[in-house]
Amino acid sequence: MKQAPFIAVEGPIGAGKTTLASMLSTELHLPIIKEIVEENPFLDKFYQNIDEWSFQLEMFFLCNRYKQLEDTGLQYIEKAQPVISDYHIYKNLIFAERTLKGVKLEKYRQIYHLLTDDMPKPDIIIYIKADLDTLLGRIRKRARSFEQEMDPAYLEQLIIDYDKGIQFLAEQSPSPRILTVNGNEIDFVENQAQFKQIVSDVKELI
Ligand SMILES: Nc1ncnc2c1ncn2[C@@H]1O[C@H](COP(=O)(O)OP(=O)(O)OP(=O)(O)O)[C@@H](O)[C@H]1O
Ligand SMILES: Nc1nc(=O)c2ncn([C@H]3C[C@H](O)[C@@H](CO)O3)c2[nH]1
Repeated sequence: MKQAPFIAVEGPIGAGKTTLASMLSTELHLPIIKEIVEENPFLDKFYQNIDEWSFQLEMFFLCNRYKQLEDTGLQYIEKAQPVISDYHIYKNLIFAERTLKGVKLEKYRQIYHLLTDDMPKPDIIIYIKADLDTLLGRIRKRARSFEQEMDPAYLEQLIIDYDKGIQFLAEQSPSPRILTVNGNEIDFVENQAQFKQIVSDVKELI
């Protein structure tokens, strides 16, 4: 290893971020940072009425991820120890740009930049791309109750937003190394050879 990597796994809802990050954490003996889902008091309400609950939800995610990133910096990055996370902090902005409008979006942007601009950023991103049918299938299979009524148009838009967001990150300086995984065709859950190929691709980036 040249330098202790900070790896983030990203992709739209249900792409397999937590699954792949957990598998890589075990395989590569990396500590894992996972986003908080079950204790989120706004997700249920948000999916029932996005306009009404988006600001509370986005702020909740931002505050939680800020705290996790702060801890990650202290526990791993500053000690030059490798770590893998099932999200990139930039996902906050990807979602907020879609769910917020007007003054709230403007205020959110300012708070986002204030909190995160000077925080450590992942130097490796594993981007799982998948199309709408694949994601809807996985969301159905996972069966979280609050996600079952999700508007497919919202998810379809997020797929596009994610492509633009990852492209934006790729253009940053210093630019992260990005490994794109085809989540439609690569079944890293059931197919051991396909998972091993991802492991080998990740090792080349480290
Ligand atoms: N490549 C894959 N092949 C088959 N099943 C998969 C694959 N990736 C994920 N799954 C399944 O899809 C479901 C969603 O995966 P997971 O929870 O890891 O997604 P996520 O991207 O972390 O979701 P979220 O955006 O909600 O945090 C799980 O049931 C998982 O087992
Ligand atoms: N609006 C919004 N903003 C976020 O930053 C965000 N991060 C995750 N999610 C949703 C996707 C899954 O349903 C569920 C678990 O990932 O939470 C988000 N929703």
